Amino acid sequence: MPDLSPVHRDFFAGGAGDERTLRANEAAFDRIRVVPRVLRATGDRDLRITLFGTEVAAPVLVAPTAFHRLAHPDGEVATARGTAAAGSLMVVSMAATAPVEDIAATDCPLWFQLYPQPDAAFTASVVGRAEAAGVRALVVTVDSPVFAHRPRDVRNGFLDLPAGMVCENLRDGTGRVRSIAMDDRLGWDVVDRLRAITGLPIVLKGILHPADAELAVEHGVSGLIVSNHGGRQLDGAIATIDALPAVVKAVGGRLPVLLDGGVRRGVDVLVALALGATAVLVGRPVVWALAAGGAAGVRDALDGLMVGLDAALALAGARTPAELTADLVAAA
Ligand SMILES: Cc1cc2nc3c(=O)[nH]c(=O)nc-3n(C[C@H](O)[C@H](O)[C@H](O)COP(=O)(O)O)c2cc1C
Ligand SMILES: CCCCC(=O)C(=O)O
Repeated sequence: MPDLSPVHRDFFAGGAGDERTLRANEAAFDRIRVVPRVLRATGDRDLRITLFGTEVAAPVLVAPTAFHRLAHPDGEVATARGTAAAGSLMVVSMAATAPVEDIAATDCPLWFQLYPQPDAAFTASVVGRAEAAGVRALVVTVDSPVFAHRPRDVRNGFLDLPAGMVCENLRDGTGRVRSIAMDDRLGWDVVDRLRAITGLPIVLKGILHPADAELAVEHGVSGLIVSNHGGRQLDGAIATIDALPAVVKAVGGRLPVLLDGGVRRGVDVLVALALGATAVLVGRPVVWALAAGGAAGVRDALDGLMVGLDAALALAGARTPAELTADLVAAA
């Protein structure tokens, strides 16, 4: 991978604490097997789904990840080009190193990820800017009241972006770049406050407990992402594919439930969908693809997952994501 320093590679790859949850996300997929159906004439397969009015080629989206210019000089703009070429949708991190307007200029469908800031006026200005750029949903990350201990970054002394690289969407009115604050005073009222300042669909990212899924429905959000932040926040948190069934049950079809964490192959997508997810998002695989091959790399990585999902659907006897049901999976 050209230009990816060991320190930055560790930032992308690493997790919190002893990285048990990081490992658990992938390991949990490895404990689930498919029980395929046969002779179901699956020739007319169609992977497309529609989320909040946006059609995507397949239920495989790009998770919000920080600092893409550490992986590639064109950063998030290249990621968006590759995502658009694959027919998918990108969630732009609040910690993006390119302006949301430049990312939107690629015509890639975008959602914007937000860490609500203690300064409500500043939060509103960031949301307004993203909305003006044309993002189609707001993804509010709720699993990060504090920033977790990440031993690799501490060991490497990774604290700051290199000179000339900043979180471009955190400039305030004076052009000064603010740093992202984690806020351990956030409560459910933040959803109501965001609702008051934007008409965008609000998606909560980082739900693991079914009681929180129920509260999210009561607070009128438009969707949920079952996520443990790729094992980067609470080390020891449940693997996402293990958390999914209870969340899906609590939601009871009232909202789309998405999942991220450890999705590495088409059949992982199939398993998540069979257990009730509407779509999945991928984090690190997109970063590695960006580092290795820029926009074309991102396109190829997403295409690879979609081709793998298409083959898995055929081999499991399904034609569409909607046909995937829980009877198609079993414990390994
Ligand atoms: C390098 C990196 C940076 C991330 N930055 C953010 C972020 O800025 N905001 C956020 O909500 N999640 C962030 N995440 C979490 C991802 O959105 C996602 O939950 C996770 O990467 C999914 O797991 P996976 O990497 O196993 O696919 C980040 C993850 C990684 C690996
Ligand atoms: C302040 C940047 C936060 C990025 C992030 O969420 C992560 O590295 O997981």
